Amino acid sequence: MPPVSTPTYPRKEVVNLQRPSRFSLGGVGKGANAMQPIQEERPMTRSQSKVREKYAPFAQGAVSSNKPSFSVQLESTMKTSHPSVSLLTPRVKQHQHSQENHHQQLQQSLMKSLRKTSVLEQRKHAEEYAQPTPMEVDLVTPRVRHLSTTLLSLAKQNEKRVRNGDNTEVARPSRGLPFASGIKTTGMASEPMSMLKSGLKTASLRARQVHEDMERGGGGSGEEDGGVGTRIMVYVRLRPMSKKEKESGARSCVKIDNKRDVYLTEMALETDYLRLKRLRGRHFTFDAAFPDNTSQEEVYQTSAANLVEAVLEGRNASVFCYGATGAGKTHTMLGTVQQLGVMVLALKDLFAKLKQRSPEGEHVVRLSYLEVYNETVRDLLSPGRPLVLREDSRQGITAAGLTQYQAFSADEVIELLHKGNTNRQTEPTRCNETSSRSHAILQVLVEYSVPQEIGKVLRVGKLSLIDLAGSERALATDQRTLRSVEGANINRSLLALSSCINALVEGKKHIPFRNSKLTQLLKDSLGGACSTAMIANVSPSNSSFGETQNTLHWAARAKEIKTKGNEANEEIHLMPEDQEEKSKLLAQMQKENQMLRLQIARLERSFLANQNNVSAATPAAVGSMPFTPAVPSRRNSMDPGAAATLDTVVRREHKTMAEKKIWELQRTVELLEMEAEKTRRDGALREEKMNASIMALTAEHNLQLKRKDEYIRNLCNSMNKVGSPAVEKVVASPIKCLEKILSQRAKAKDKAVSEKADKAAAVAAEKGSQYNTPKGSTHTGSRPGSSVRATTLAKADPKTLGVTTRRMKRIAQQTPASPVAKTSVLPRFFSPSKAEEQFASCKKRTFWDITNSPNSHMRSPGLSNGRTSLLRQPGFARRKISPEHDY
Ligand SMILES: Nc1ncnc2c1ncn2[C@@H]1O[C@H](COP(=O)(O)OP(=O)(O)OP(=O)(O)O)[C@@H](O)[C@H]1O
Repeated sequence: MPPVSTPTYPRKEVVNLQRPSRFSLGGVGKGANAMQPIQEERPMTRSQSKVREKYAPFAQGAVSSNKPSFSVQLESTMKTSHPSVSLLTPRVKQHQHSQENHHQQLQQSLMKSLRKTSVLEQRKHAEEYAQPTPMEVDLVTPRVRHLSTTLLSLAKQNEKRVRNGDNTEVARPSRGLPFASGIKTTGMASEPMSMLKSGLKTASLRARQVHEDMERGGGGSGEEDGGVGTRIMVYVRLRPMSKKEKESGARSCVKIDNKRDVYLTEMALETDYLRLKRLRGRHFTFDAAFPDNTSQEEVYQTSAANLVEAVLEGRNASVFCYGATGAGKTHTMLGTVQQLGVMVLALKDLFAKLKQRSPEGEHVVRLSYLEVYNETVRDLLSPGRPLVLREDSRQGITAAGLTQYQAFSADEVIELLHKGNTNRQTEPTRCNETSSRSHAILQVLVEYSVPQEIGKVLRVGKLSLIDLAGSERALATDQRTLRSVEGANINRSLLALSSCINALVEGKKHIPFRNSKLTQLLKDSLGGACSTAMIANVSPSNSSFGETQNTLHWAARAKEIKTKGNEANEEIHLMPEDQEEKSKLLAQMQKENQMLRLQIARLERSFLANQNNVSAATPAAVGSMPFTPAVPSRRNSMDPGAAATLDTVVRREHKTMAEKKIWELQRTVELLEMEAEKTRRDGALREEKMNASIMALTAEHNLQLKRKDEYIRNLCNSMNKVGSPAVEKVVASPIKCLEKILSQRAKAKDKAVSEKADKAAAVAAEKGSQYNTPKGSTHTGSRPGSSVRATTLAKADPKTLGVTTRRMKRIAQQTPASPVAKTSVLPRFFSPSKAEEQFASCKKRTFWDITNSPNSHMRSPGLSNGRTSLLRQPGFARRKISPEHDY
């Protein structure tokens, strides 16, 4: 087996006018075009040299096949197209062997000749040059090809104009931005740009096709290109045996051979080759395998350095570590202060290379760091609420609200990384003292411009560095704790990752990326336009045999995953050639600017007119909103082409507005849902609390009822024994109340009576009449008996109270047999209000009623002094009185 050498990348120039999405995970520049010829100043890869060998005869002009070489084709075409081209032919020949000059000459001659040729000739030229031969792919710069394709589209347009009777022609004054001279510019300000774009698109499609053809033919595959290709590069790293493992008598079960073969044996010895041979079934081959003594630097250089290079070329790249818990993933990705990991080394390298490529500092590096913990996405640089993942066609998967920090140096990045790691969920488990309980993803977005001869090239690349949490057995960690919940979530997400790997390898149509947050975030790294490296970490210990086998199995599977062509995200800002052209271009640009301003103003007016409709529309309604053309009066006066362009622009703007509105509405709905969920949760919590307090109160109430019952029972029992001190005590208190009330009322009544009597006396004195007491005489004021009775009641307290007490005792003696009386009668008996009520009902019968009643003979001998006894009142007097009673 040949040793693995660090692969090299061809430098590729690609034109892409569509700015890539900046914040997606590896999903930058979907659909970006690519022309990937191989430049000569760089060392060729094996695939390139194969192509070169294949087409060498053509390159040298030797006629080994019927097809002429590209240069011969070009020359002959030029000769036939215009006589002036022949003057250039010697120059082309002269620089035939110097590739760089050759390309320049080709381009210049092509431009000059096309400038002077007729429309039909232009078309002929362009058509010829837009058909690249395999040789062209190798030798012609993308600029020549893109210009030829652009010219083809220009020629087609001119032809159309001529057919339509329009005599204006598309001129091509410089090698820079093509523009239309003499074309009516009303409403056509964006035409040059759109023409250029359409040209580039065609070129891009063609280039992509050629690139794919090359790949199919075996040249330029990811494997041979050193990782910036179409399949995931998989590396395996074996960690040293830990002290704990050594102490427990564990033995190594992994053997690495040839720096890429991994043998898994249950009890392998270093020298046990026979056994190794027998266990060929457990032999895996990877892009590289690192034995336990491999340094961090070596791991980085082999696995990730190429990807940093790719990012600087404007591509997307990602590196992720995979393996069981404690296998060394975090050590590989983060490392320690003495042994910096891949993340840190990559960032250092990135800044160093960026400084070389963009010495003027025209670069921006943005950084974000997130984790997936228990199926929630969190921002590690500014922790807060969980983030929501969103997917759109332009940006791919994004975490809404993720903070992006701009970093200016590697040290700053390392500081941010450190800050993020302090916020990361790390807990000790039985397997690992510093076990990561979450998947962490560091995204670095690089944007920089490089001055080149044709203008400035803006490149945007993205690097995702992922440290996955390790899969683990429930028994290996802690059971029935938070750790086990975390472990279950980690395993679930890794299982989802395995299903995605399976589906990708089997080429299924549906890949279940949505099964977990992790796979959603890794979508572009696994199946998108991204160069990806996977580092599978394994433990050497035979106690982890199962986990190691599992890891190696999935790593071997991942090797088969094909990713989409990862094209560079580049934008070329072309520069004019000389002063005259510059001023022309400037004038043109200013004109264009003015037109665009007018257009914007018009569009703004039309948007304002439609705004009400848009804002009132629901998402569904917005989607189906009818298109209202903007300012029809102006459009009517326009050239039909310009009107169409304007219509397209307005339509696009409408669509964008509608999409924005839909997005906003979706966000509002999401927020409302979240709010509703929160309220629901709060409500449930409150209800729970209320239920708990109700239960407590009910228990308390029941307890009190029990006590009360007990008390009543006791009291009723004790009341059976009349005269006991307890009964006396219970009886005394309501009586005291009664006594108080009675005395107060009597006082009040006496006062009123005496006042009335005084008044009557005064009146009588005045009249000089006599007051007669006999029957039929006139009474003034109240009845004299009432005041006497009240006074008697108040004064004869001891006696009255004695009677009441005795009566109560008697009632109590009669009641205890009844179960009702046992529990609830007592309070009613002794209620002062009841006694008062009784008293009130007594009052209803007057003194005269009593004395004139049929029972009036039952006058107590003790009350012969004219005072009325209470016994005369109903309820008392009607009872038959036995002689032993003292009343
Ligand atoms: N290549 C290595 N050289 C020296 N020590 C290593 C190496 N790889 C791992 N270790 C040590 O092994 C232990 C476990 O490693 P690490 O924390 O990186 O595992 P992990 O795979 O990230 O685990 P988890 O998934 O639980 O986070 C650490 O103490 C680490 O220092």
